[in-house]
Amino acid sequence: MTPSNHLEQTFAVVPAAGSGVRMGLNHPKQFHLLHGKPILAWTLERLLALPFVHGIVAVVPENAVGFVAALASSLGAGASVTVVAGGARRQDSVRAGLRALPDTCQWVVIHDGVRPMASPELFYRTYEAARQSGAAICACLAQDTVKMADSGWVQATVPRDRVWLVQTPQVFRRDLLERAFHLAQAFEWNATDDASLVERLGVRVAVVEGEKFNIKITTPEDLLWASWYLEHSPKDTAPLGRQKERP
Ligand SMILES: Nc1ccn([C@@H]2O[C@H](COP(=O)(O)OP(=O)(O)OP(=O)(O)O)[C@@H](O)[C@H]2O)c(=O)n1
Ligand SMILES: C[C@](O)(CO)[C@H](O)COP(=O)(O)O
Repeated sequence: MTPSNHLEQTFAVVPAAGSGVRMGLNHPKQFHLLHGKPILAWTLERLLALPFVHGIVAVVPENAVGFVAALASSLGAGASVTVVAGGARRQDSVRAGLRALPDTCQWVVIHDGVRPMASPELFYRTYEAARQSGAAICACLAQDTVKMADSGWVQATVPRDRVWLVQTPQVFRRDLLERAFHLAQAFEWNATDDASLVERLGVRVAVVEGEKFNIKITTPEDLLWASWYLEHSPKDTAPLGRQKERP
């Protein structure tokens, strides 16, 4: 690690403390095995291979902290991954992750623990956009016709050329993110993603192109896609990739 990296360190916060109700398994979906490896391990490997990420805070259910610490060690990343307990909402878990960041961290990559298929290019693209503007997300433009409906009846057709389906990674300057989460706590803002809170500060959030395969594994059908993709996608995420030279 070079001295300049000490000045501009980037950490990833990985919310993985959900219970996976929509998946309907008897264990949290982030620990479900795909090709013999927990989904969360696939995701951590992607992040560990990014040269610009200096460390990871994994936020997990309280009773899984020890298990995930051991999992990180088994990936050869025990020293790079800090494991903390999450909260009731995703937002609470991210907040717990932010509290565990070291003082040296200035940029934060937030990535769902159950999005194991994000490519390195997607992380770079989102990170680069954030470094320009302070905040960036990735998203896919809606391809189907978009309608609003209520009680089984169409209410309106929404012009889809401005409808973006948002994913993670989402990348932020740490101070912006902390201010957003501080105000969210003070004013009881609820949000399904992190950028929504930063937007409420009046900060402009850049959008870069997401990836169709970067799904959030949510329901049992998603496991089929993920299983196929993880078997067939390029093996470019060596767990010890962190040892590569950083930019
Ligand atoms: N209290 C929570 C809820 C969610 N998450 C994490 O946020 C990501 C996206 O959430 P989601 O897919 O909704 O996961 P779950 O909350 O587990 O799913 P469900 O809503 O079906 O229970 C997941 O990695 C999940 O573990 C979290 O860290 N803490
Ligand atoms: C952050 C997110 O993955 C962006 O699409 C999504 O909003 C998480 O939502 P969930 O309700 O926690 O699944």
